[in-house]
Amino acid sequence: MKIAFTKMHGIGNSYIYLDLFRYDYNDNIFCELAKKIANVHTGIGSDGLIIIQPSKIADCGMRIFNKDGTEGSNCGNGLRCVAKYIFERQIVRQKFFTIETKAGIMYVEVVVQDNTVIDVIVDMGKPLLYRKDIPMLGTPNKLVINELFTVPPHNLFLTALFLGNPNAVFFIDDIEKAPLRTLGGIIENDVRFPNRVNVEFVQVIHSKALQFRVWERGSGVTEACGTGACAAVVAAILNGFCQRGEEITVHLSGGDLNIRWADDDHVWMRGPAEFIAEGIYEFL
Ligand SMILES: N[C@H](CCC[C@H](N)C(=O)O)C(=O)O
Repeated sequence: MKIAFTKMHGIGNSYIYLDLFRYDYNDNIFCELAKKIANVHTGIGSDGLIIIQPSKIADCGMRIFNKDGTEGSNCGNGLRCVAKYIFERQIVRQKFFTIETKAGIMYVEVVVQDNTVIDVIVDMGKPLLYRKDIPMLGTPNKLVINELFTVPPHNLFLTALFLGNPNAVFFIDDIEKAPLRTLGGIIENDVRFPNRVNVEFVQVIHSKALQFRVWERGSGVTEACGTGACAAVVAAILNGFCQRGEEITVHLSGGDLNIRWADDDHVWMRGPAEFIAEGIYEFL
């Protein structure tokens, strides 16, 4: 079967995008397709698959599938790419619009220069801080801030929250020593997280700058994670490292995002999105 695709990235977090405004593909292929297309040796190579589709309640809908075929509920870098795609392809004509995700409706603004989207600003919604909402085992209505989290023989300190997806944030002194590949998969699949978790290691540079590395649920190490970077900013504020209402720059492996947790509880993210390639994939 031939699949028309577009590959895009947001600061190095790359996905294969399918445009369901133009083409009709059956829902039941997405999981298998994500696994195959994301493989760098036998597919195209990406962190997963994103579906751009019509929505009944928003200007557009988005679904995200990780490299292992599991579905996430939101994708920060994906939202910026979808916004660029639908604006530049004239699926929407206005600069403010909405995108439906499994985590709710996101409000988006595109920053345009010479008909090109150079940046996208997204209202990522409100973080959910209770254990039951992350979800994480333990007392349902308690927060998880700087809590001892043992992964033998390591004693780590965890701040966890849901922001579009479940996130586990660990502050460390030296980002170069982040135990991403050694502990990422172990923490992702830890029984304390019934829906698994995205794992973020964060070094505080100063009150307005963070260094960030991620192990994504379902995809492993990636260059960037938008929802994870937003979660890192919320976690940094909950721990007193940064301030609510301030714009904080998060340095990810693939580039920077500017993020602000506003007084009305909404988290705002600003960053770029890029086209890489378009073509036909042979799905066997
Ligand atoms: N890369 C994404 C998140 C993908 C979601 C996924 N890893 C999950 O939680 O299932 C981002 O930019 O927000």
